[in-house]
Amino acid sequence: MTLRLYDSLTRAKQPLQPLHPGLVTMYCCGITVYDYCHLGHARTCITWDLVRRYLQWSGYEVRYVQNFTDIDDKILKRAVDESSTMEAVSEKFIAAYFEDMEALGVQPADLYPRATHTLDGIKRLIAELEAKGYAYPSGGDVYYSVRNFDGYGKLSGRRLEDLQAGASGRVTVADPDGAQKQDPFDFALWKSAKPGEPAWESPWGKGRPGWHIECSAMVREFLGETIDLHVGGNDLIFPHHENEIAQSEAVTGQPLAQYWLHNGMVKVDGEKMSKSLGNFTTIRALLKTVDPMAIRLLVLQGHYRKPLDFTETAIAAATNGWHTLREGLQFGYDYGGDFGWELAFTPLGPDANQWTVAFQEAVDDDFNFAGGLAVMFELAKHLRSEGNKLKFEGSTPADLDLLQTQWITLVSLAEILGLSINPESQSSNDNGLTDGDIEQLVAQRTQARKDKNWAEGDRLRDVLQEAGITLVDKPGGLTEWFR
Ligand SMILES: Nc1ncnc2c1ncn2[C@@H]1O[C@H](COP(=O)(O)OP(=O)(O)OP(=O)(O)O)[C@@H](O)[C@H]1O
Ligand SMILES: [Zn+2]
Repeated sequence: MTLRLYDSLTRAKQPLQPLHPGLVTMYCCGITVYDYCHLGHARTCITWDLVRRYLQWSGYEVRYVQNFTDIDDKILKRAVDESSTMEAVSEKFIAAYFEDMEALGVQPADLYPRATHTLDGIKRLIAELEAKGYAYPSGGDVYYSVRNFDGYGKLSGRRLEDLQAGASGRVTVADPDGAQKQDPFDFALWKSAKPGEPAWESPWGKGRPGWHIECSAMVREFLGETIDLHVGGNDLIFPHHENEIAQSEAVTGQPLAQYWLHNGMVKVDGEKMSKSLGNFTTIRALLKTVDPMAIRLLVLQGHYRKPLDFTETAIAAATNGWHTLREGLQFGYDYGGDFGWELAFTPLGPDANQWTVAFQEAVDDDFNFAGGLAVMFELAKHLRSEGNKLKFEGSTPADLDLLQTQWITLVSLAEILGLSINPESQSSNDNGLTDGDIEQLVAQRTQARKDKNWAEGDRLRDVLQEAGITLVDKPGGLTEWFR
């Protein structure tokens, strides 16, 4: 089977052919560390965590680098507001980032370079751009000359002629002193020091790097001149990734990345969730009421390239979905001991059985994780219903070897997606009935009453009552239940 992924540059699905067989190099534009991360950042980080885990499961070694932008106007502003320093603000939010990501089950990158640690590489790149005629100094700043790079606009599909001044907030905000530029779309590679701001020595005078150049420098320093996957949110396509291409490719003459992958935005009422707009919900606030695995599921259930609407309903649906999966995952821990199953096993690989193959077929098509999840839900629902038979009827006619394979498959697939349960704390035997158990018992009781088997109906009511569930029979044979 071949993994095909949608490349934003060629605007088509392409088969994955890494530069070095068996190894995938991957760079993700990380966070500007001036505030707590919100659900939008969670989506981006979880998405690329899933891709990385899936590539590993498919047999690739993955070298994954994600940066921290720790030099930025917004960090400086926060430092001023808090009477703090840029370093202190960055450290605080980098620490918070790691806490949030650990809670969400995002595996750490192999390397987290920071702008402040990459200044030599940044200065080297700017000097090379200048030597090759792509950059010019102006009043202590250094600008990239977009008109000198033929391919400018190839990623975003924007042609320079069509671009109008002020089309992107980030161009004007980042480069306020447009008067010094030869062209309005030239962007700053180096900014001269302003009084009181952190600054570093350079051949162009004291100053600090622009935002775009740090990624070009980090990719080159830590992964090489051409990488396999360059990934990030689709809000970065223009100008950030367009500028990364212009910087890197002008110097190396090589493609910066073999494939450009972009995830869609988390939206609130149709607008991008963002720190700047103030319409955000932080990961830590969300985790007070929502299971981190439900957040992963929220991300998994939609296609990574599509927008994801953040609503109560979406969170509730993801939570329900997680409960179903969790009950399926719990099966072996609840009953495997009785059947003599070995609960510690080596997770299954891609071609192990029909379910892993179906999962792989779905996800190989441009990371269609929702398609892979469908396979898992089928397994989880089946295991849940077998569990109910065991719990309430004492036995199941199902083939136990097959059940074991299905359970191992579900656990293995869940592991690829970073979905895990804590069998101890989630044991439905120890902690009463799960929602699925209750639904099942209520349905059995309804059937018993329809069959006029009152004794069985009463017995089931007692089982539920003992577990602290109250039943309310409504007209028309419906029964509502409350914990
Ligand atoms: N609403 C969102 N949905 C998905 N990804 C997002 C969202 N907002 C930011 N990201 C992604 O998070 C990563 C880090 O973003 P960064 O720290 O630059 O945030 P930002 O876009 O400046 O945030 P904000 O707009 O909230 O200030 C980028 O890859 C970006 O694409
Ligand atoms: Zn970047």
